[in-house]
Amino acid sequence: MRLLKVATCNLNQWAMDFDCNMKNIKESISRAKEAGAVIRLGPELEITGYGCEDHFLELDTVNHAWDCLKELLLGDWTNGILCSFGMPVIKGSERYNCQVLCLDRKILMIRPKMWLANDGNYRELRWFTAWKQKEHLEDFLLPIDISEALSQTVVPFGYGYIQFLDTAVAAEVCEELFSPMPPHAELSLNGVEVFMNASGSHHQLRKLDLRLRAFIGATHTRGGVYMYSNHQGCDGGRLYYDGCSCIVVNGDVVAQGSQFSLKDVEMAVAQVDLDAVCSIPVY
Ligand SMILES: NC(=O)CC[C@H](N)C(=O)O
Repeated sequence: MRLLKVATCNLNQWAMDFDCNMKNIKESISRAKEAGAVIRLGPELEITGYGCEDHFLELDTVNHAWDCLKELLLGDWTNGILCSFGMPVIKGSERYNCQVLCLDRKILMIRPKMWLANDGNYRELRWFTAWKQKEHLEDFLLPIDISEALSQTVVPFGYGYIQFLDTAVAAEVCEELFSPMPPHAELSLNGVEVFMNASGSHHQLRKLDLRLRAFIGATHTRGGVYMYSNHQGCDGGRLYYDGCSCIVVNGDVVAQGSQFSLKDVEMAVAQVDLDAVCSIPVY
């Protein structure tokens, strides 16, 4: 049996409140570690808060996010646990909405969002560029102070997955799951068994049902562990994010956080058997 313990969370982040957001992020990592998890997933743009709106256009917002990431990487937070942190990253002259995957005080890869949310209440195209170069990973040169502090200069940037000795893990950023060509389909054919979806999804009547159907659909035929993390509560804007972070294995929901809690940090943890993923019967 290949047993893996994974942790995801609902975080009550606030736009531009870096101190509060860091406190919640650290608490979620501590609790994931206490539970024995080796993967910790947080929500989309968790370091800055999801609803920073035009503050995303200010360089300072992105620089502060790097300072926070540096603090997390210089401490022992990422020791022995793969962490996905949500933050904006500027590459060239474009700003991307990213999941930054870190382990053992190093950045393993930066995964920019490929399908941005731009309908209903979402206006991500105003602040971010969608990553379209699917064919290859590019080198991303870390900002000088980060690179000096971490003794790491270059990070793979783009669409891909991380191959560990016993399994492969990939990010799928929120809206991508609901796109006409969700990356998880192709990734699972490449052997990815664990998907980490960092999300910023506000409450809307019956939307939870749509989400659950998407997680179940993503894993019930090919097999897979689908981790979903969401914000919970308000964040300074006009939306209420309704949590419900969860873990789905081969089409079954095995852990789920609450929808309307007032807690700042809520964890959903599960021990999963990866052998059950690769041996799912083909119908
Ligand atoms: N942040 C997003 O990508 C939002 C995606 C999707 N529309 C949702 O509400 O869940």
